[in-house]
Amino acid sequence: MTAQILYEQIGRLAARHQSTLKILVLVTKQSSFQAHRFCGIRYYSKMSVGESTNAPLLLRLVSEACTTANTAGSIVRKVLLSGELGVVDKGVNDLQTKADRCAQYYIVQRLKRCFPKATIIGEEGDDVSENLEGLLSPATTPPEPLFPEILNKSVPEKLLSISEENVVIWVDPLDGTQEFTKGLVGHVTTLIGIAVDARPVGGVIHQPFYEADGVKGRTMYGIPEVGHGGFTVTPPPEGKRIITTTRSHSNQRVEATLAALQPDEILRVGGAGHKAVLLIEGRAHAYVFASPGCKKWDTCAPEAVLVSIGGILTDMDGIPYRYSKDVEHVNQGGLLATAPGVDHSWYLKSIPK
Ligand SMILES: Nc1ncnc2c1ncn2[C@@H]1O[C@H](COP(=O)(O)O)[C@@H](O)[C@H]1OP(=O)(O)O
Ligand SMILES: [Mg+2]
Repeated sequence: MTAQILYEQIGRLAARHQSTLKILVLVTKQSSFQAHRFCGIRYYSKMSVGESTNAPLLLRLVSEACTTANTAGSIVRKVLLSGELGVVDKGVNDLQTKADRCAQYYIVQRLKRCFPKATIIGEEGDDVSENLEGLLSPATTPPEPLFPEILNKSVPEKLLSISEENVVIWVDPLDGTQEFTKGLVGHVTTLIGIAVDARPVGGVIHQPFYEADGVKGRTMYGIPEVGHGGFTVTPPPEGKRIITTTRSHSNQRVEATLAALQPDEILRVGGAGHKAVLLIEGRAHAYVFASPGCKKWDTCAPEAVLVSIGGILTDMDGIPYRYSKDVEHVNQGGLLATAPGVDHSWYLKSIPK
């Protein structure tokens, strides 16, 4: 019996016995599956990659983060479709919706189950607890990893000895919330950044509203010194300077800095994840935001993905951010990120002090 048939049988069995709360663990020669209650609803999954393979921890973390972000994206889409956004203002110009809360709850619960000793820090705090009834289904929680090839990558010696206790996972369940509430859904991303010894070692950027060939959502990952996937790197155009920056959090200093850099074009879009995607796809040379505002969960995943393809992300003085569990959440020094092949130091030199 193949793993897929087994999986389908578990689904049918559990659907017929809605009232029973049983844990079924079926072990085949190839895979282990479990049907269990998760966040109050029944769902089925391959036992977490944390348990089921001998691949290095770094690869298991990134693999699980990809699959988790992909499902979180389907939650974000379903909340939007429901029409009930449940918007809450957390501060000045800082919104939270039901989609942020539900996606964070799903991501944190799932990653905690897979990597119980890791520290997980989510934008929406530790108290988020949501009923995910109706937001998850076997179709949105497929049992196989999204990118099976990740688990077979080779990892440099120094990244083989990572222990789970030293891992900090930074979660932004819905980056670009302002834009989400205004219907600019293309600016939205789900970000999962993985840090060890205060530096990003893996990152996942998921775009819930990207659609190609009938498939909803796009997941991109990057593992510095190991590889990347889910996208094709495109260099930005030569002989031009295109800068991307905030759409909804600008101020005088942000504008003065942009003016000093004399760009040919400024792309004002929402979300740190979305702006990182513009760099990855060669649509902008640099992401410049000369102000505090972005937090560690906004930049950890983008930095890992950018570095994995030769890009750079620092504060406005060229100092890399640190992502240890006790670090201040706000990126006080602003944000300067450059696409692969772009001279980061030129921007540092040209930015007025
Ligand atoms: N002043 C601010 N207050 C709250 N969040 C901010 C602020 N500036 C930036 N951010 C966060 O950084 C991301 C990138 O900024 P921007 O879109 O302005 O370029 C935003 O999507 C937002 O994340 P989030 O949407 O997850 O709250
Ligand atoms: Mg954010």
